[in-house]
Amino acid sequence: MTSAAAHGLEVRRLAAQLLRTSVERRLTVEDAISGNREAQALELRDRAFLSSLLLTSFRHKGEIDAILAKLLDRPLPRKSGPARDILVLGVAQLLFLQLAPHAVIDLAVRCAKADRNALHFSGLVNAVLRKVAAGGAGLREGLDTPRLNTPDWLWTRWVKHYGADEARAIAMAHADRPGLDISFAGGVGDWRDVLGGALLPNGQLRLPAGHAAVPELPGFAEGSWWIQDAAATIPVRLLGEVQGKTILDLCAAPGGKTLQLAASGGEVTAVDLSEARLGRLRENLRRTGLAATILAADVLNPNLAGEWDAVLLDAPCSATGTIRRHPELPYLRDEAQVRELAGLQRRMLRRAAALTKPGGMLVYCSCSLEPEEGEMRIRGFLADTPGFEIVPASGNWLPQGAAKPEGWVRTLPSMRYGEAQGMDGFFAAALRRRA
Ligand SMILES: C[S@@+](CC[C@H](N)C(=O)[O-])C[C@H]1O[C@@H](n2cnc3c(N)ncnc32)[C@H](O)[C@@H]1O
Repeated sequence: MTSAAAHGLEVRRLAAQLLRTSVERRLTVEDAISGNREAQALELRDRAFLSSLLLTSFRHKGEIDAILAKLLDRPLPRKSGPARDILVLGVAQLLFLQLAPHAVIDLAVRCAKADRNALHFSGLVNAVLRKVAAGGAGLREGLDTPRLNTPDWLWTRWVKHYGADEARAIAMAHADRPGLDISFAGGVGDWRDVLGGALLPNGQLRLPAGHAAVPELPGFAEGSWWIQDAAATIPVRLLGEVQGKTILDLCAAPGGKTLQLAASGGEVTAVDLSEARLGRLRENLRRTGLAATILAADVLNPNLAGEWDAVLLDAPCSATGTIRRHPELPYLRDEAQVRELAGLQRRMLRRAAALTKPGGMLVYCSCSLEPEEGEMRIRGFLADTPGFEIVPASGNWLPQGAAKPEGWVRTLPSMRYGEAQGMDGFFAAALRRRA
């Protein structure tokens, strides 16, 4: 075997292993890769390919399962080791990454032969993947792909809360790899000439999917910009003018919103529980030359005291608004987690309110599509907390249809933004504490 083929085999072997680890241990693809020593030892390019194999397999999981069900006489037995994951990865490469069939099938068969349980299924792997290569895109005809690629628990929720048409539009938006949204501390300036991409109504640039690796893009290493989904820029803007004000950024890491606040002239205190994630926030501040005070603390700890002109709470959530970027999430989360997180968000919001000065602003946000983590949170808060009122969101920089009559903002992955299509699903509400 050539050294390129040996590398290719190693990446596929790891992909089959991590596909399973990710679901079994409920780890995002990013965390599964960063927690695996062999994956970390790969060259940057191989690691990027590994990530693409996993993300593509999860993005199209429902339709891949349906295609395999058609081609297999019966489900593979439990003792077939990674054989099924090898097949899933094979279909992903043949139908969605359009890789050369000969190499895909050869490496899949080698991968099966290298495992003592999957070994007995290497002939089956060969036969099934040959059929997939021969059938090509025709195998997808007639499949209801948005429905298949959305697990029941999420489909039912979205139909209930957004209606059948919008649920379908959301699921369709998840089929595409998202672009890269870039924020600039001092405005976009000449960066469009350098980076290309589309100018968004909020002054960001959006590069299409398939751009170069982020560290290799001009201006990244020098700290001229940072990455932030267009929807994620909304909560800070809802705080209004922050120049010279004291801002408490709760649940701040890795710091997209901290950078945005610091770049707008706020005196920011950034709080997060996770030292590891705060390390990324520190690195982001260092790279961009922006300043914030960093505090490693639990938002729920009563020792965190004081009063700030403005408080931002970007609560931990199910993150179902980010499925375009993290297509594995539907298979790692469940309803019980949504309920548990909603309870945590309720307690955090109460703490955040106590830390807001009379007359000050409080913004609550979450990157979730689930109403328990957004609309219901704020309805409950307003009912329990008489000293706060909602400040209705407005501005022509908001995506069309995102500002709701209740005064809050709801974005969906299916929304257009200026000339661009799609954004993360976010909820954000601005509240004022009465003086
Ligand atoms: C949605 S992420 C924050 C994203 C961040 N605001 C940004 O813009 O980059 C939620 C964060 O909440 C933090 N977190 C979770 N529970 C916490 C707690 N009890 N106290 C403080 N931070 C917490 C997590 O470590 C995570 O970094």
